[in-house]
Amino acid sequence: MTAVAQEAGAPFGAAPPSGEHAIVTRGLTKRFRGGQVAVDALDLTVPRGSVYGFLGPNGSGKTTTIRMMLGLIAPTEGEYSLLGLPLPRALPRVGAVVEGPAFYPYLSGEANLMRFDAADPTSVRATARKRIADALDRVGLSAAAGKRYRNYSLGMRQRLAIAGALLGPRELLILDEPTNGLDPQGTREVRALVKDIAAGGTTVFVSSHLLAEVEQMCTHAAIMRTGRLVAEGTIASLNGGLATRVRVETPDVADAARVLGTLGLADVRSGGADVTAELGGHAPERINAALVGAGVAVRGLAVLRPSLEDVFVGLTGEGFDVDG
Ligand SMILES: Nc1ncnc2c1ncn2[C@@H]1O[C@H](COP(=O)(O)OP(=O)(O)OP(=O)(O)O)[C@@H](O)[C@H]1O
Repeated sequence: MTAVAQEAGAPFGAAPPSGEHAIVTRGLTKRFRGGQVAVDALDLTVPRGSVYGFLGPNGSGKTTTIRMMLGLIAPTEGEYSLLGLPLPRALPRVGAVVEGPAFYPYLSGEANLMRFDAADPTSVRATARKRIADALDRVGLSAAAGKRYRNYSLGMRQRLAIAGALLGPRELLILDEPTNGLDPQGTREVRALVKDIAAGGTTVFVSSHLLAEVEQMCTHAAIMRTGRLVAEGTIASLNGGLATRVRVETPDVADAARVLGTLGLADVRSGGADVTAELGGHAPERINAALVGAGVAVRGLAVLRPSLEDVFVGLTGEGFDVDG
């Protein structure tokens, strides 16, 4: 875990005017020595109150973006604001977990948070115990507060890291791949915690390379590819750009296609053992009744809702390769 600190000499983001946005970046760019452009003219707009999924395959620039937002590395170009403020003023209201947590295995969760809090020059000593108890409660670790860190499960370790980011009142929480490396149980715990924190009014900006995770957990998403923004919006609007389709599995492909056409479904496509078409406003049960009524042997009928993966493939013409 990296404490949020201003890198010496890093330029503070200018602040594009924004009270209603938790994060705004404009033209944010990072070119590393050697010329590699890790983040390329990124324009993000993160509404307050959202759970905003920052989605992209490995190496697409997510961590670099987050590190710039937190002042851990300096942008090459561009500007940004957090909570409508330039960086140093915003930081006390922002919690973050970037990189793996560095906790002492032989200390309890509570003792680790005491040390962590003591390392923050802005924190108020007199309130430390109460703030730590509150943070442990918020992440569901009150009962395990006195247990040694090395005996924590993976999910508990990540929840402790998040508690470390919640030691003061936060309006924005930034999490870099918080479920990475977790087992299924830990993943469920962290996803539930993110939703819970967001329900309390904190905006959560969370990076992930998992499409399904972002679809389940987030209200909004940005999709990155090789340092560039491919799409941004609410999950519904991103998915809404693509049509929901119906697929009929049948040996009577030609007849099924004819019936779908007669019903007025658009973009009817026949395969070897199925027919698909845009569902439009049609009710699947009526489509089924019409097919059966016309003597088509229906082996299966499915409604195919577009996923973020379909959005990514549609926009880039490539598969979403998490190793890429
Ligand atoms: N300090 C650095 N010097 C040079 N190149 C870097 C540096 N840090 C990152 N990169 C490169 O920038 C690109 C983006 O990396 P970044 O870590 O931001 O991606 P990511 O989307 O967070 O992926 P991952 O989840 O794998 O960390 C990669 O090609 C990476 O190799």
